[in-house]
Parts: sequence; structure tokens; C-alpha cells
Amino acid sequence: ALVEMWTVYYRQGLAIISDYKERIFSWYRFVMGPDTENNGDSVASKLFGTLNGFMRKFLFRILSVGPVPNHLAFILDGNRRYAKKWKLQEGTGHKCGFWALMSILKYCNELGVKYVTIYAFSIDNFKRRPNEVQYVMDLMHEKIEGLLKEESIMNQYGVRVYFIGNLKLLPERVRVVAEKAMKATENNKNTVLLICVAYTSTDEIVHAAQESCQHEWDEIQAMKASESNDGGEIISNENQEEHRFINLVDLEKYFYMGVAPDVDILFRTSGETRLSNFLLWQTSTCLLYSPRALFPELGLRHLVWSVLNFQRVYPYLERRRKQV
Ligand SMILES: CC(C)=CCC/C(C)=C/CC/C(C)=C/COP(=O)(O)OP(=O)(O)O
Repeated sequence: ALVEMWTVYYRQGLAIISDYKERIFSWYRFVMGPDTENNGDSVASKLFGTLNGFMRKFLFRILSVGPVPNHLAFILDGNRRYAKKWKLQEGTGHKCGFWALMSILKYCNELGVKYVTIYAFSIDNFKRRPNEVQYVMDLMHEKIEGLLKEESIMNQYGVRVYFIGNLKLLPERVRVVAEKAMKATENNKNTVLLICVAYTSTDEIVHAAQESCQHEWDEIQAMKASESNDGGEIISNENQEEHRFINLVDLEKYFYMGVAPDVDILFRTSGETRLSNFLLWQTSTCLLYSPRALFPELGLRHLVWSVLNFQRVYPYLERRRKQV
């Protein structure tokens, strides 16, 4: 707990310094070293990282005795409140949120969690103040570009990235860089990071229903065409009937989230318990965990506690999944 508290304060310290760095740039570099933007590569931080990593591995070994969740999803709530709480510039909360996300991703990778999904930006978020939308889009653009670098956490930990949602709604430059990131990480095999942007669950369901109907329609048209070309067998009424119904398996095939299994634990930070139109279809048998911490404060202790809770209710969740 002490080491974890230190991690959080260390991150907060970096955030505050980063926030004021334009004003105090010269002694900031002197104190923190030139690489602080990458979360510190100094001897002290390497030593700290080794000690921390050793304790984590020990903890994860113990946790792995029980069932380890396969898919964690996060609603990243409380970034603006975090900035307010620490009297940081508007937007710095989101930056700290990104750092917290990178730590969580690293922990998930070490623990053996295969899928991590985050709600980075909903379709409704486009209604926020233009400068706020602009800030988050700029941050995403900058961070996704960073993820493309050879030494980024994505390549270091073998993380494959998917961007999930109606990507047409994103500004062109963000969409282009997102597509590049998906392509660049397609051979990474360890963890899958699904970043939901321009996403809402209802939009996903409508999109899947439309795609599925379109597919059925195309098939009927193709059958009709081949029938009239070959003078072949006339399509029976039952055959047409069969094509008029969408079934679950077909629908799920067209989900943006079709690449991942159902969620095991859904996190919503800052003590909120609403789903806000996130993964409504994929969370029917998951554990909802809602710590009071704001997203940038989310750390190892929250992850460990949620996994312990998951292991406690695991037999019940499994029974629900098998419908017995
Ligand atoms: C590349 C990549 C994955 C970047 C992700 C960056 C990131 C942390 C985005 C969060 C965006 C967002 C709208 C969070 C909600 O917090 P809020 O603004 O609603 O905060 P509040 O609940 O305090 O109002």
C-alpha cells in the first residue's frame, strides 16, 4: 500500500511539475532530468521501478492462483475534477489520466489480462465546449503518435490496439493516426487495448443491425440474380423467411467490439455507478466496480481489490454465463 501510495503521489508530482513547466522550465529540467515527459528515466526512477515491479510480480503470482479476468473495461471518469482538485490547468487532468492508463495497461499485461477496453470519448462528448473537445483530440493525436514509436509501451509489452466506434466522426488527422496505430500493432500478441472513441453502445447496436440487414439483403439479391441468370430453382418462401431474421450470432459479428469477448469487470471511477451508454451488450454478466478514486488516481490497489472481488463472485458469474 505504501509503495502504491508513493506511485500515485509520484505521478501527481510529475503532473503538477509538467503543468507548471513552461513557467519553471529551467530548474524543472535540472531537478527532474530531460526525460520526465516519458515518466522518468532517471536512476532514481529506474531503482524505484525495479522495487515496485518486484512487489507487483509477487502480488500477481498470488492472485493468479484464482481465476484471472480476461477482459477489463474502464469508464475514465473524473479527469476534469482531478485537475480542479489539484488546481492544475484545464486539460492536465486528462494528461494525468493518460499516464494512469499506461500504468494500468502495464499491470494488466503483467497479470495476464488479455483485453483492456477504455471509454476515451463518447459520441455525446462532442457536445462539450469546443476548446475542451479540441484539447482531448489534440491529446489523443499526440499520444497515439507517441504509441507508434518503436520504444513505446505498445511494442515493449506487445499490445495490439483497436479503435472502436464510429471513426468517421473523428477529425481527419486523429482518424489517420488511429488507423496507422492499428496497422502498426497488428502483429503484437500479448494484450489487446480497445480504445472506444466516437462510441456509444446504442450506436454500435444500430450499426450492427444495419450491417446485418444489408448483408442479408445482398445475399437475397445475389440469390435472385443467380436464379434468373441460370433459370435455376426458384427461391422458396421459407428460404426468404429465413433471411428476414437477424440472429444473435449474426448481430454480434457486426459489433465494433466483435473482436473481444464479454467484459469481466467494468470499472467506473469517481464513485459513479451509471453505464453512460458504454458496452450495454457486453456487460450483462460482469462485475461492476466503482472506486471513489478519480481516474488519474486509479492504481494497483484498485486493480488488486477488483480482481479479489471478481474471484469471490466468479462461480456465480460463470453460472449466469452458462445460463444454469
Ligand atoms: C490515446 C488515448 C487513449 C488517450 C486517452 C486520453 C484520455 C484520458 C481521455 C479521457 C477523455 C474523457 C472525456 C474522460 C472523461 O473525464 P471527464 O472529462 O468527464 O472528467 P469529469 O468526470 O471530472 O468531468
